[in-house]
Amino acid sequence: MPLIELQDVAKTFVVRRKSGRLRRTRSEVHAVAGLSFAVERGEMVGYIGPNGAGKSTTIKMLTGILVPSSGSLRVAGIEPSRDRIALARRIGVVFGQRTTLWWDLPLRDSYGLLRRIYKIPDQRYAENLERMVELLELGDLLDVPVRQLSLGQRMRGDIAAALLHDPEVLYLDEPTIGLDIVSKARVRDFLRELNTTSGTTVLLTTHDLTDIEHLCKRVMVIDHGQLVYDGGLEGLHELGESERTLVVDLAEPQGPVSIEGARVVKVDGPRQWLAFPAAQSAAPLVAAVAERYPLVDLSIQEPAIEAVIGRIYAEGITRPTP
Ligand SMILES: Nc1ncnc2c1ncn2[C@@H]1O[C@H](COP(=O)(O)OP(=O)(O)OP(=O)(O)O)[C@@H](O)[C@H]1O
Repeated sequence: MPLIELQDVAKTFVVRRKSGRLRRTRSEVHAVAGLSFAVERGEMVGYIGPNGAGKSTTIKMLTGILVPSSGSLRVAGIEPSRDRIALARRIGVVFGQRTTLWWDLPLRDSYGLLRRIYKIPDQRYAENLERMVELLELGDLLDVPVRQLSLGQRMRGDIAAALLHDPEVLYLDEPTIGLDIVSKARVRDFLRELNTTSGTTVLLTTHDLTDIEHLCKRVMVIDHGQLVYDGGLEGLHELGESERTLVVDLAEPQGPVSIEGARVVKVDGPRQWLAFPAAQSAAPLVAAVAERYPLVDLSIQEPAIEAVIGRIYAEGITRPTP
């Protein structure tokens, strides 16, 4: 049985706005509209989409904060909105934009409170805390009040807090937002380690696609409340019709070369950039250039995932998901 399962889930908000002195108009926002997917135990899945796509609404339904308007939804066999307390013991949540820790308390005291809230047995608590302190390098920070922590330190503190009770599922909402490169790498390394060694299932929402590239084999893209893609990152390149670039250095500067299956997008002295479909092999192009032109050197640039996703968002490309 999948650990997370949604079937035809919808969430509609009713919005009432003033339109005149006494009149109010009523409109509906279909934040999530017929969403179905399943996540198996141990998977680490990226959940992405443009602003307002319905990501937070999905996560809120998965934690039981919001009740779906229709459809069925189960996490670890529990219907979230019916049994939030039982579910809370099985899931961990990290919101990058706000902390779940007590602002004026040192981390150690916040953890002590969580231990009581979740009724974590002594030995398990001690073991988990030790592991978190080691992996997230929290040793020197345990006695510092949360408000004095840097953003990266606070995020590590929040991640530890979400995991002290050994949840089976971890929802991460923008866990690397605002972090510097080193802190981002630290958080990503930890998540990878957690997923491999503890088998924790992770659903990761982020606008930083590098997070997804580093961590997730599977990515789900949501737009206008519907799933527009569910699969590997490679498939996204196909869907976004992305291009790779063959960069050739010729012996001398010359006008744009003419090669079938590629188009010259830039010329700079003897260097030329040839774009071709990402799914196509570069070998025939290289052979064709070498045969007809004095080729000195070459390299291939992979498409930036940002560009691919940007195109998918902008053009609203939809394809039925398998
Ligand atoms: N409580 C609410 N009342 C009315 N509309 C809402 C409410 N919460 C969300 N919405 C609307 O539902 C849609 C989906 O919002 P949601 O916050 O789920 O998007 P998101 O994908 O998380 O966006 P972002 O990347 O900006 O966080 C938006 O149009 C939003 O304005």
